[in-house]
Amino acid sequence: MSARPMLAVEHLCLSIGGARIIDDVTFAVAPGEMLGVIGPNGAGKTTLFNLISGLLAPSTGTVFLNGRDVTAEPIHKRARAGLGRTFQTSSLFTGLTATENVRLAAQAKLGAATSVIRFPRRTDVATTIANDRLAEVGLSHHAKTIAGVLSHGDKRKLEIAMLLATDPRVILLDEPMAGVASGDVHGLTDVIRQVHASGRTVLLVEHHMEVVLGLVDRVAVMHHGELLACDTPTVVMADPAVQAAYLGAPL
Ligand SMILES: Nc1ncnc2c1ncn2[C@@H]1O[C@H](COP(=O)(O)OP(=O)(O)OP(=O)(O)O)[C@@H](O)[C@H]1O
Repeated sequence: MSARPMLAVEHLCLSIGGARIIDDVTFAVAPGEMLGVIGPNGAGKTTLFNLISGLLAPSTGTVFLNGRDVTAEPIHKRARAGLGRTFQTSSLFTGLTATENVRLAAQAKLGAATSVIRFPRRTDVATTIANDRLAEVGLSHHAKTIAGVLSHGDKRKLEIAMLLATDPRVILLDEPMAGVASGDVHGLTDVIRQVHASGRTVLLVEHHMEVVLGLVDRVAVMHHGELLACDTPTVVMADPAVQAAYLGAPL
């Protein structure tokens, strides 16, 4: 990797009650790269995201963001430094409109009072950001729709719009296709592709193998807390150890 990595983890370990949940994981992600993170259930993918985002502290090892050691920094400091993530479970305000949800995220980033009570002027910076981000994920037509009634696919797009409103440089997407109807997978995949194409660095945990392999530059394969492989989809798919991790099933 020639350029300085945008994100790197070195010898990351997490032990809980004697169990090694994350076991000496090292990899780096280049600026603008999209890295898929795959692995069987319980492999440690979400835990890895929790360590990178600061939700969990590693037992040992280091997390670097754009060359800076952020291992000891809390979530909000890493977020301020440009790290953003979505979760497997929805983080929307289901009683608010799509615009209001994204405005709150934008306001949080801008440091403004997070109030949706006041009526925003058209020139309101947060509203402008909200409109732009909704357009970016293809949800402008749902701007005034209450988030709770959106389809799962559109809820995921809205979560991504909220994330983009905080202007992250590195984005961790944790199973964005979870619960999304098969008819919505294609549209959501396009949104993620667009987010990446705009130059952002993306880490994608996803079980939907077709989606991962069709999107990412490289794939990291987790198994029992270890990093089994980290390479291009073609190389990883041909790796016997990866095949074995999936119980011999073709990927
Ligand atoms: N706080 C915790 N205490 C004990 N064990 C935990 C804790 N958090 C995670 N684990 C265990 O660590 C392992 C990895 O969990 P993790 O959720 O990171 O896996 P995953 O690869 O994201 O799985 P999935 O694909 O099912 O979401 C699992 O065996 C899980 O039970």
